[in-house]
Amino acid sequence: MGNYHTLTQAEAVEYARGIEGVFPAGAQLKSRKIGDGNLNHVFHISDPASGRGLILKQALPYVKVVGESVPLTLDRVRIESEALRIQGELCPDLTPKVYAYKPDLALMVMEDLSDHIIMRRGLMERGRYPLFAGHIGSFLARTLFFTSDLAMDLQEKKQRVKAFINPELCNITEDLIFDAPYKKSRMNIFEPHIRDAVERIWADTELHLEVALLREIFLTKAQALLHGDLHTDNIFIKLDSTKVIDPEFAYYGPMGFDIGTVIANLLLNYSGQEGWSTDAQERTDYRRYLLDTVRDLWTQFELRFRELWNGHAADRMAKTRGYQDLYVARLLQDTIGFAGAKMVSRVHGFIHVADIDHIEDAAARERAQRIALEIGAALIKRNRSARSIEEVLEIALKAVN
Ligand SMILES: Nc1ncnc2c1ncn2[C@@H]1O[C@H](COP(=O)(O)OP(=O)(O)O)[C@@H](O)[C@H]1O
Ligand SMILES: CSC[C@H]1O[C@H](OP(=O)(O)O)[C@H](O)[C@@H]1O
Repeated sequence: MGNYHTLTQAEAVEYARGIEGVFPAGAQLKSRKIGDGNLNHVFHISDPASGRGLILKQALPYVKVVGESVPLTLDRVRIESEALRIQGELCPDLTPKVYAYKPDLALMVMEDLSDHIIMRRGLMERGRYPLFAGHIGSFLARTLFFTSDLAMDLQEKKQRVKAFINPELCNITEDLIFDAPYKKSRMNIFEPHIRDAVERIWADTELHLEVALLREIFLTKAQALLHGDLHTDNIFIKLDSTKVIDPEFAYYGPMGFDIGTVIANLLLNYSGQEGWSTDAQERTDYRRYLLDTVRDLWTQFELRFRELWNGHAADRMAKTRGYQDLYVARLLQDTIGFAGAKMVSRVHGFIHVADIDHIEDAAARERAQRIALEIGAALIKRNRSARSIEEVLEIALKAVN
């Protein structure tokens, strides 16, 4: 990485200009730094005259939201660009095109998706996306199935596991999702009004056992190449299109972690509805939409995953009678547990979600935080006995009634 330095805006513009076939010769390019991610520098380079744009993403050698005191590997750009390449081959319509990857600068250049909006914002504005469940169900089914032992040559899969060893980013997840939220820690950030609920979580040994088991699955189950961070800030959306970005946390892990992360973020928005409308009917309607999306997402995922299994499984053992049903049943359980763990961590952990934190009214914000903690903890406790996605909906409904 001898050549590495953080790009200036002017360098970003010149680098973008060099990408062939995007900007007309002599274009007056503009550069804007996008600051909403936690880890990296992102430049939006655009030509107002032609309406064309590009995104340059450069990793910093440390965690941006914390600062230089917490170093972080630049290798994450290799992981991200390689994961995007694989996901792009499997789901070309659901991923951004990658135009260049420059390892010496820890830099990636990709398609500008500014005609979409970040899904978290879309949900906070109570947008409805009828194609989303099918799109994300398909993304999950294809990326998880085709990178698993079910579909790959077993030796090639092991090589993939090796290429995607991502210890430093996995360590962030291990600490922030599976550890700090369950103990008194400097990594936890929360408002005093929910201290009683947080202390109950710190003292809940039944919950801790389930989290320890989920953490073990996260640490050891090299089932498929995960996106690794599939929250709604990493999904761009518009009515007829869904794009998944930012797989820098990609590694070989349990499929349920990706599915659970999407569900958790829908349910965090569900909890946040407490603050977004004073009209009870409006809240109920939007919550209904979110729960329908949770159900549809799982149903669409399961349908496609089973179709892929029946049509494309390469592993001889995959045809063993009863195996598919047990595999999918355990996958649902993992999904539900991980969804709960993600929810809990985003309420009083180090990183929160705008769906809840941006609620202005303190009493409504507190209600939303308590709802999210209640749903999250209940999902974690239910994980090993869950049989149906309907149980998630029942838990979510109970928390607001
Ligand atoms: N392909 C893209 N098109 C348009 N905007 C993008 C694109 N990729 C990232 N962004 C913008 O940059 C922000 C940060 O990008 P992200 O990849 O999530 O960075 P980080 O890894 O630091 O979280 C996104 O929230 C979005 O606003
Ligand atoms: C200290 S990083 C915390 C948090 O940030 C990542 O999100 P993103 O890269 O999409 O901004 C990831 O969710 C980590 O848990």
